Parts: sequence; structure tokens; C-alpha cells
Amino acid sequence: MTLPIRIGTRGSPLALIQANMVRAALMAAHGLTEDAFEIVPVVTSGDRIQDRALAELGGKALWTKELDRALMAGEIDCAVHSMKDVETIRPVEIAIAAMLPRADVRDRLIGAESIEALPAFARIGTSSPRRTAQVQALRPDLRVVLFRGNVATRLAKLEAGEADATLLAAAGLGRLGHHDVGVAVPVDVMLPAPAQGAVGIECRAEDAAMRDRLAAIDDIATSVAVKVERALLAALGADCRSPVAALAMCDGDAVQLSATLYAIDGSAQVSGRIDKGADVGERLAADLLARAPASVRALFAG
Ligand SMILES: NCc1[nH]cc(CCC(=O)O)c1CC(=O)O
Repeated sequence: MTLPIRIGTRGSPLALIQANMVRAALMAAHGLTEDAFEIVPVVTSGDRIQDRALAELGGKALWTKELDRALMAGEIDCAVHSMKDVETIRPVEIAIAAMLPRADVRDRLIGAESIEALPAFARIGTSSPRRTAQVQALRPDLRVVLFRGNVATRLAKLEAGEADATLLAAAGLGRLGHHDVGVAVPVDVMLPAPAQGAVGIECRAEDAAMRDRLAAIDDIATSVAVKVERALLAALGADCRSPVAALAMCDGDAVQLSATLYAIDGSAQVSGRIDKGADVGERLAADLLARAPASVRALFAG
């Protein structure tokens, strides 16, 4: 392995913090110092386009495409991602080689004590199809307004009165130092997005030395859980426009997976849970599709 190890990342404040966390983990695992690494920010199309819903524009590829290209071109040795933003189907040349220990998986509500406590017809700022459907399922009266941009931008929009409340992942808020902004929404009220709270590191599949280095920092419980959640998404034919929530938990050798699929407006949903055996993601997907109301099933290619 040649040094420095070039760590590719998006350039947002949260992405840079996550890249620093990966560097710290690699330093500790391999007895390296900071000068053994170079952090390489890569501007992605998703960072440049801020005014339309991500879902309209080609989805998660907006965040990964440029990093994928830099990785395959040998300009970086690994790439750090919020696993929530990584497409289900990855190029064969790229391996998801490690995940850091998962943070708090919950969303936090900022602007009210609970979704129930919001005044009638309050405006909630989000651009997430999952959060939209969940909020409308709980409170059909609430009005959803489009909120995009990084965490700081969304908090500023809320501050400016563009909405009465917003929902953000506890993981991102916490990594940015906003541990006590808003209140955590329990997972039995709002199940999180698949892979929420997990930071993953990819490298070239053929780069055996990098894969070994990354294997040393892999949190196995996180990797297993996120891979099961991603298997569910793949089996559903879901993409970033699909209103789907899922959470897997690892307990020794057992994995328990819960998931809910929604109609776009939250007017219908189907939930399920599987906690035994192999292929829990694929099996729960089949079970949910079989039981889904028509307005939900229509959204999933299966
Ligand atoms: N889609 C944006 C995104 N991707 C990952 C996170 C938070 C960090 C994480 O889930 O690990 C966020 C912000 C948010 O949803 O509030």
C-alpha cells in the first residue's frame, strides 16, 4: 500500500466530519499518524443542485457518481458515504468494505415536542418521501413544504420561518455537535430510513490491501444490519422516491428486521417484521408486497 491513503468524501460539513471519523478509526487500528492520510473532497451533482427535490433528479446517484468515478480512476483509495445515500445497486468494481459503529438511528423533530403536539395545519419542512408519508399518516392535516440542502441550511430555513417544524436524522445532528437540537422521535412512531446512522467506506473491489485495512475497522453488527436493510430495498425494487422505512437489529447471530411501506400521501401502509433464518430482507420484502394495499404495491417494482 502506498501512502498517503487518499480518503474521498463529499465536501459538506457533515461529510468532512465523517471522513475525519474514518481517518481516526484507521489511525487507531493501524498505528498511523494523520500525515498518512489525505482527505480529498469531491464535489457531487447533489451538492450543486439545491432547489428541487432530490427524488426528481435521478436520486442517490447524484451523491455517489463522482466519488465512484474518482475511486475507479485511482484518484482516491476509498470513499466515505452516509450509507443512507448509497444506491442499492453498486458497480461491481466497488466494494462496501467497512462500516463505522452505527449512531442513533432515530429522526429528531425540531420545532415541536412531538408530531401530535403540532398545531392544526402546521407546516413541516422535508423533502424525504418517507418522512412525508409518515407525517401524513400520523397527521393528515399537516402541510409538507420542500426543504433541501445540508443540515445547517435546513435549520436556517426553519429559523427563518419557512416551516413550523422539520425532521432530521439524529446521527447527522449529533456528528455536527447538535446533540440537543429537537426531540428524538421513537422508532415505534417513525421507523427510520434504511441505513440511517451508518457511515460506510467503499474501495476498489480489486484493492486487496485497502480491503484488509478497512476490514480492521468494520463494525460487524452495523454491517450485517445495514446489508439486511439494503437487501430489503433491492428486493422491493425501491429507490430514493420510495416511501420505505426499515430497521434491522443484530443480536449475536440473529437479525431482526422491521419495515413499513407507505403510499405517497401516507393514506395506506403495510408493516412487518421477521426475526429468524436467512435472507430476512428478501423474505420480508416478499411478505410486505404480498400484503400491501394496491396504492402501496404500485410504488414498488418488486
Ligand atoms: N439524506 C441526507 C442525509 N444523509 C445522511 C444524513 C444523516 C446521517 C446519517 O443518517 O447517517 C442525512 C441528513 C438527514 O437525513 O437528516
